[in-house]
Amino acid sequence: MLVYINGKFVPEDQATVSIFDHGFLYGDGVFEGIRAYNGRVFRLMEHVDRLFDSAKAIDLIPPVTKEEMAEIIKETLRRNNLKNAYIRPIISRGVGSMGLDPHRCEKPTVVCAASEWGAMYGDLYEKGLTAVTVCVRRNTPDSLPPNIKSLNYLNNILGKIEANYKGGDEAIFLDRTGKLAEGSGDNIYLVKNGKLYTPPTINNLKGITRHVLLELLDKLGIPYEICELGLFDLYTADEVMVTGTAAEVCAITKIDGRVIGDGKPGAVYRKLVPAFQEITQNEGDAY
Ligand SMILES: Cc1ncc(COP(=O)(O)O)c(CNc2cccc(C(=O)O)c2)c1O
Repeated sequence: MLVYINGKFVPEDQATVSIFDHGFLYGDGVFEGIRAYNGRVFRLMEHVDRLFDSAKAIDLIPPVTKEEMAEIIKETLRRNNLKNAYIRPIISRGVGSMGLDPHRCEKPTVVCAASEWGAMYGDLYEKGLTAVTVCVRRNTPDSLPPNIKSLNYLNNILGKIEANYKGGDEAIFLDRTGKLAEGSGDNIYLVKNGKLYTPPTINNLKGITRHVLLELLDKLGIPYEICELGLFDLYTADEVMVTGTAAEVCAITKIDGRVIGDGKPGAVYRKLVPAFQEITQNEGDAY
């Protein structure tokens, strides 16, 4: 695989960054997770916009324009002859002497890697995921805003570790006030009496797949509401599902031992999945 690093494409076994890169030393940087389907990058500019918003939020000025970043992503796919792929663009603070101050770094590092990626949860799309709520709380908006897709994913990973030990396929985060936030790497939704509910994005990532799902709900005439939700809403839901670029759209059929609805992926989910597949298979920037 060829990897883009600071203006050059190098073979993956030579794809290295300095240990003095503050992305490595302190997690000081931002990234995106993007998919290409059938030779088209899905919602490319939405992802690039969010990458640059994340950079802005940490006062990091990317050394490339948005258009240049989009072209790097497409060129990475072309060089690796990938038609269906997961793409990982990263912009870190760059190399600098040890010490937190970003002023120590002269120039941000830009990386882009891509690889074949199929269905993240395999046959669980049919059966539904088993999820557990975790004690780890999602980052608060006044500490490390969950809207920043930063290289600081330890909050998410701690949740994942807890879910692994508890036997969950996915972790469900609450925030500091006990309100529903999201999964470890995906946004979360519940359905009750034919209406879908999802939390506002103050305590979760502004998911691009979430945005696509809300568009599809409008198109399919399925009512939805963005509102604060809690454990009770989760446990008593008729359906629960998660979305993400990696996860796509996946039902959750058991949470903390409670069977959700009848224990099978529900009617709203079964309407959304084909609609999501249709849009991902036919929309996007060709490269
Ligand atoms: C915390 C979080 N919340 C929601 C999403 C979904 O956002 P999008 O619909 O824009 O993709 C994400 C993104 N999902 C994500 C990011 C990085 C890695 C992995 C992984 O599972 O390996 C998953 C995420 O990391």
